[in-house]
Amino acid sequence: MILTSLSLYLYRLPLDSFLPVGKQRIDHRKGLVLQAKATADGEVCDTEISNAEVTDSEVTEGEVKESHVEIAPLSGFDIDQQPLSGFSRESLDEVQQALTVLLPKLQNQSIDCLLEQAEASPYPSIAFGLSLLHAKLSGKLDAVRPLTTAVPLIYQPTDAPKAELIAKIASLKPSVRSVKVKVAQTSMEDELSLIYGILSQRPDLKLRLDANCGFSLEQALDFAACLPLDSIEYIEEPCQHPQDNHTLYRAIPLPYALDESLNDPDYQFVMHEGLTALIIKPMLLGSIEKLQRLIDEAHNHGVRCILSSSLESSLGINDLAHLAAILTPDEIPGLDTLTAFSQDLLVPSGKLQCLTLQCLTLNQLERVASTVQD
Ligand SMILES: O=C(O)CCC(=O)c1ccccc1C(=O)O
Ligand SMILES: [Mg+2]
Repeated sequence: MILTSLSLYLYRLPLDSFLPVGKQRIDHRKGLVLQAKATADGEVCDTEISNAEVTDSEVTEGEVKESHVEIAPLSGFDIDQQPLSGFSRESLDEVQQALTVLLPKLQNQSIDCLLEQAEASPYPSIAFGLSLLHAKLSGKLDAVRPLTTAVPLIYQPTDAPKAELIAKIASLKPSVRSVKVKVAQTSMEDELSLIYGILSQRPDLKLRLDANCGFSLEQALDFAACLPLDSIEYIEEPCQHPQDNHTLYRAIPLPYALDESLNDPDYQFVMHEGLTALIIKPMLLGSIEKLQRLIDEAHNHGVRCILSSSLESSLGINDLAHLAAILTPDEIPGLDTLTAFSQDLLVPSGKLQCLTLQCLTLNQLERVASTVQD
């Protein structure tokens, strides 16, 4: 297949309530939508075609396949104008500039160039986006049906009363098996009472706790000692210093998962006692091929892999749900982050408004048009 058109759009979506990014909070999300059109043989393209080989049989001659992907590094500023730290290292501006240079070079090339450029990019968000675009244009995501079950995300936004959290638990469908609860955010007393409160309402639930590296070893030991261990699936990143996770596990057999640790560009999988899961956020890690290698390595050591949201819009979350069905078919991904979004983007998820490309700012080959919503 040959790429006949590539366009880049900028979105900015206000959030109805704050979303947690570790200990920080955001009130809007910004990112890019990359739109690509490809044909089986490039015949409908009005410029000269390079001699790239056409190997794909999914699209018949002359037919145009159009796909969209979200590229949204998790960087920028929180509600207090502090830079988000610990997630994407690249800024949205850097990504936008790199793509503005790259996209004209991909014009009239085989879609396989997307994979080469994905591997070559220093930015994980671009690597993921280009490899996802390749997968979508090749029809690989069409073949799967994602799970409809979710792992609801429970957190105490600074502005929401406890009664709202209790109502959220009460409204969970009986089919929900696990919930994810943010900890190391407020006081240990409050968080333990939230955990026991959830379990008193729904004793059958398993909890995935997430401390976002928020505890010192001493705090983690104190907290873990008070937990109902039989009801805890794992705790994500319990300790400020990841090397303390092993000490914690030896003292109290609470399985743990790694999340932020994987964002280190030098992260290499190493098996440790107590390590039970990797939380895989594709937008922060890179190409699908890289994700697949990490998942294979973890699975070889009996470690679970849970695909998770980097707070993408409905477009990105829908693709992650499909990708999870392919890469981690036995796990329920952590994608319950759309509730706070005021609008959907290209893919409806049930919101009143679903933005189309026409609502966004176009940035194509230095050309800027249209107006931005907000
Ligand atoms: O993992 C999930 O279930 C939802 C996603 C999530 O919690 C998250 C999203 C963006 C940044 C950090 C985190 C986190 O795991 O703390
Ligand atoms: Mg986490």
